[in-house]
Amino acid sequence: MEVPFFPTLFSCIKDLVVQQALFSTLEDWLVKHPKILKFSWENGQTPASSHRFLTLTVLSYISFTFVLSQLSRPSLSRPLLKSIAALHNIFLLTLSFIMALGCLVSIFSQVPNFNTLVCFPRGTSPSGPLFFWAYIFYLSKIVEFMDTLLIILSGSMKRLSFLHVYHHSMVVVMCYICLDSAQSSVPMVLVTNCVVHVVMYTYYLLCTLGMHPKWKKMVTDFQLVQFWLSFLIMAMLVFYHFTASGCSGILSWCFNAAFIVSLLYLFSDFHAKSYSSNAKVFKGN
Ligand SMILES: CC(C)(COP(=O)(O)OP(=O)(O)OC[C@H]1O[C@@H](n2cnc3c(N)ncnc32)[C@H](O)[C@@H]1OP(=O)(O)O)[C@@H](O)C(=O)NCCC(=O)NCCSC(=O)CC(=O)O
Repeated sequence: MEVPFFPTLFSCIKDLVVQQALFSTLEDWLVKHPKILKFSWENGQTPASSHRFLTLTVLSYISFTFVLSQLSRPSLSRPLLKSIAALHNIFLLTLSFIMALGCLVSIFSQVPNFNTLVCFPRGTSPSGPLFFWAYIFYLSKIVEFMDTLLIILSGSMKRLSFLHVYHHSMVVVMCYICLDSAQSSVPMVLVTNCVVHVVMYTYYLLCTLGMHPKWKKMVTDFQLVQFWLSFLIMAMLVFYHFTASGCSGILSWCFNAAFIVSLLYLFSDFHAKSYSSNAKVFKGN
């Protein structure tokens, strides 16, 4: 049984994309490179793949964040802090772009149809190009811890919110679980999040350069759309799971679904507090 519309749309886009001359060049670089093609996530063998690594990383992040936020901060000069932030933002926006492109090219090169994209067959192993990009995505979430350090060093402690620390710590856990269970929704969630992060890190970069873009609200709107889209993808996964012969990683689906719902709640709250007319009146006073 199929969800109408999406499979046809996927085939049309795929047919169009693979005909482009640029596609085979990108495929050679981002899919067929031996390191990418032969990638395999092996728990405890692949760097950063053990449960112990995950636990220590997340606990260290939370502890350091708590301790550093309580200590008197080292006084970094503002230009130095801005330079570090600019480099960090350029790095993450470039990496997010490459990950989105790598994963999209892998989808069109390796995934035969929409059903498989949303629902990997049961027993799929986390190997090959799609999981290579999921692995880089997981590592990039650890690099994103630097956002927290930048907030602490800048001394704007009100930005060190529950939303920020919760998001940064749990997203690493989510990526780990997705890799370890070869979760079906990985490619689409990855592409969506990387596209949003290209926009978000461009916003942060412009802030660092002293331009505070007027489109901040659009970035938050875009993030909210992303969570609704992720929710739709998760719903399709369940649909295919129960109407076909089952999807890979269905157990870890519960964790992802709960995490996405919590982010929807927290970001809607952030949106209401930052952009509602009451918030504007409050800021204006
Ligand atoms: C528009 C947002 C992206 C960011 O909202 P904020 O209120 O944090 O933004 P802001 O306008 O205060 O940010 C501008 C300030 O950030 C500084 N800044 C620059 N680079 C930064 C970086 N990489 N991380 C954190 N802060 C940074 C700038 O120098 C500037 O400081 P100055 O003003 O001093 O010049 C929003 O939608 C949002 O996500 N809010 C939640 C808070 C959060 O932590 N979000 C990021 C991770 S969540 C995420 O990533 C979700 C997802 O997956 O999509």
